[in-house]
Amino acid sequence: MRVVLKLGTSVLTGGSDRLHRPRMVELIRQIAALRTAGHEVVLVSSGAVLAGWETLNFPPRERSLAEKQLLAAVGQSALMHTYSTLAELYGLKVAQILLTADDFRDRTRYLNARTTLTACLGRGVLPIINENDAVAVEEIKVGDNDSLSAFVANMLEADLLVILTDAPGLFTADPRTHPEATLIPEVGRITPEIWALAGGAGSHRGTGGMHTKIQAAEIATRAGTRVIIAPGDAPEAFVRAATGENIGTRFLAAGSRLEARKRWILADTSPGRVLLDAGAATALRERGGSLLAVGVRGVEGDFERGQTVRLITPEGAELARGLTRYRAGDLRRIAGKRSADTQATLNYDYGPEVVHRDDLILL
Ligand SMILES: Nc1ncnc2c1ncn2[C@@H]1O[C@H](COP(=O)(O)OP(=O)(O)O)[C@@H](O)[C@H]1O
Ligand SMILES: N[C@@H](CCC(=O)OP(=O)(O)O)C(=O)O
Repeated sequence: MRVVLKLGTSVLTGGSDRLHRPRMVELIRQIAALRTAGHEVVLVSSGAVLAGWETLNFPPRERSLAEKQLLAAVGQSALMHTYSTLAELYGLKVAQILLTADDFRDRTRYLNARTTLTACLGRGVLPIINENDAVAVEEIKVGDNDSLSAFVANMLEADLLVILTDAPGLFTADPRTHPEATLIPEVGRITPEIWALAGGAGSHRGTGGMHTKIQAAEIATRAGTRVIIAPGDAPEAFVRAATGENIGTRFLAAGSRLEARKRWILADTSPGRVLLDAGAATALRERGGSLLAVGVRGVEGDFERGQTVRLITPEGAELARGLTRYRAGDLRRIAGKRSADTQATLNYDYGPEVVHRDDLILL
C-alpha cells in the first residue's frame, strides 16, 4: 500500500510555539513501523514558518510576505534537520522535496517530480514534502498543505491519504466553538452539507482549518484515493489509520484508482497520433505488452511528454490510448529503432517504453 501522510503545524507543535520533538519522534516511529510492515510512505509536512520563528527566537509577529518567506527559508532547514536526526534513530534516510503549484501544472516538472518521488520510494528513502514557501508568491502557490498533500497523493496514485491534525476528525461543527458537536465517522460523498460543516472563510484557524481538509478529501477521493482525517495526538494514530482501524473521519474513494486514471486518459482529447507496425499492434492487443520505439512507424501531430496519444494500427484503426513518455519530436527520431539506441540518439533515455502498459487503455 502507498500512503501519503500529512502533518499540520498543529500536530508538530502540540499546540505550543515550538517543534515538539517527542511528538515528532513518535510520528517517525510510526512511519518506520508502517514501512517495516511493507508499505510505502510519503510525508507532507508543514511547520517551516513555525520552525523559523522558533529558530530566530520568536521575532514580533509581523507577517509581511518577505518576513514569512524568510521564516520559511530558515525554518525549512531546521525542520529537515530535526526530521533527519529523528529518522536516523530508526535507520531511516530522508529527502527534502519542495514543490509549488507550477510543479503540478507544468507537465515536464510534474513528471520530473514524480520520477524523483518514485525513485526515493524505490530506494527506501522517506520523501518529506513541503511547499517551496521561500520562492512561492500567492499567484504560484498551492497555498495550503492539505491540498498539496492531495495533489501529491494523486501524482503518486496513493491508496490512502492520512491527514493528522489537532481535532479528532470532522465534527458536525467546529468543536472549539461548539462543544456539543459530534464526530462524523464516515463520509460517503462530499455534499454541500459536508462543506458547510467547515464554517465560512472567517472561521479558519491556521492555514485553512477544516475547509482545506475537505477540499483535499474531495481532490483525492475523486481520483480513487481513500482519505482519513485523524487526531495526531492519539496513540498509534497513523498506524491505526493506515491499517484500517476506525479512527477519526474516513472519506470513501469515488471509484477505483484505475477507473479514475482511465477516465482521465479517455477524457484527454489531445490530437497526437502514433502509428504502430503490425508487431506492436499484436503485442499490445494480444500479449498485454507496452509500446516500444521499435514498433513505431510514424508520429502525427505535436505532443509533450506525458500527454495522451492515440495508438493507430497499420489498418488505420484506433487501437488504444495512452500516456507517452517521449515528446513528438523525440519520438520521431527514435521511431523504428531499438531501445538500446535511445540514449545515443536523444542524449537522454526515459526507459524502453514509449507508452507503458500501466498508462495504456485498449479501446
Ligand atoms: N467541523 C469541524 N470539525 C473539526 N474541526 C473543525 C471544524 N471546523 C473547523 N475546525 C477547526 O479546524 C482545526 C484544524 O485545522 P488547522 O488549525 O488548520 O490544523 P493543521 O495545522 O493540522 O492544518 C481544528 O482545530 C478545528 O478548530
Ligand atoms: N508551508 C507552511 C505550512 C502551510 C500549511 O498548510 O500549514 P498547516 O495548516 O499547519 O498544515 C509551513 O511549512 O509553514
